[in-house]
Amino acid sequence: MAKPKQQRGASEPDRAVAASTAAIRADGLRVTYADGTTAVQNVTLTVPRGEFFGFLGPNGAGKTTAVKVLATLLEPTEGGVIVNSHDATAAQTAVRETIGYMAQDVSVDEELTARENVAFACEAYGVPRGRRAERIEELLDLADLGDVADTPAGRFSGGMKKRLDAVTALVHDPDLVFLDEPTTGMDPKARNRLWDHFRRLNEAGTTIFLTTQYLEEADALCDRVAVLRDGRIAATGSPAELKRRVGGQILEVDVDGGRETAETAADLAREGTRFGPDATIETVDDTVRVTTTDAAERGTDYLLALHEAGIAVTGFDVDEPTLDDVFLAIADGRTDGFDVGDDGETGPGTSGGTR
Ligand SMILES: Nc1ncnc2c1ncn2[C@@H]1O[C@H](COP(=O)(O)OP(=O)(O)OP(=O)(O)O)[C@@H](O)[C@H]1O
Repeated sequence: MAKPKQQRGASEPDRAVAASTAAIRADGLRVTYADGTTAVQNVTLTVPRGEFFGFLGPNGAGKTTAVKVLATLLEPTEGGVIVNSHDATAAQTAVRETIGYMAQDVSVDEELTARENVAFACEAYGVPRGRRAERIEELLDLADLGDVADTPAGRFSGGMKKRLDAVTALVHDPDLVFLDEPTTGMDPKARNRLWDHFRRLNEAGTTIFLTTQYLEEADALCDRVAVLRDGRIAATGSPAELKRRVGGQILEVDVDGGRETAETAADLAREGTRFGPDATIETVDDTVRVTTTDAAERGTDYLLALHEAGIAVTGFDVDEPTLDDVFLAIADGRTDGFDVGDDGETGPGTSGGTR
């Protein structure tokens, strides 16, 4: 059965509940390495239990550093982290019992079969002997590796090794799993299978904290994302919210009659309040391009107006912005509309209003 998902647009009492059941609460994290490099600064975030959360950012943005702190593998220079109600610095063992961690580099033993790899992880994580056999079969099934359970992992494709690696992080049935760039370097088919695998995990109730540099991946999987830039959270929200904030829809209308007719059609688009004061209207060859928040809704009237003016429309299309556009906006420093609270907080209870 699908787990209940975190509700969007939560009311204040809902937010209080979400905060008390948070899987992760990080407050004012800073990490400065011994050589003086500050990799993470002022990172404050809340991830409710059950959420599929994405941590996006280009190479070197600080994703791995932050995730290591959240997974108790690195102590922050400043700030605190509560994971599954335990303090990540004072109660590392208690935190580790409730989390799984899949590092960027695959850590399966190639000499061992898939089944032996999972069995080894069961021993390492202290899964009770009586439970092991059943757990191993469950996880091999989840990874879609049941048929090759007795094949040495060294003979697997990269995608199969990643799936095996992912389930070895799950032997102790953790509530929360950290996946650090799990699909880097994979072909689309292998990546899609791994995505299915992560979706199944999340639907079974596991909170997932995924770092990725693939916008498409975050878009396909995540309930909510935070975008990291130079160690700081630059934007946060659901992929749909971030795309909406970056600048609306793009309506493209192709007209018959070349550039001159397109200019006349563009003038018609600029008339009165047809597309509102914030619309950008331009022509490219015989195409009129209108960018505004509700271009699709207002476009119908515009097509009628063109028809009445005797301009023949040969085609039209409405494009939504992509997470790529969000990334570009952030890279350009255009983050005003992204609603990150003053303290950098990201989470369902944020006063910055990410929902
Ligand atoms: N052990 C270290 N000592 C000094 N600097 C480090 C160390 N590890 C990482 N850094 C630096 O910290 C910054 C953030 O690195 P980090 O690996 O956290 O980023 P990332 O977003 O995970 O990048 P990638 O996508 O390439 O894995 C980079 O400038 C990196 O060079």
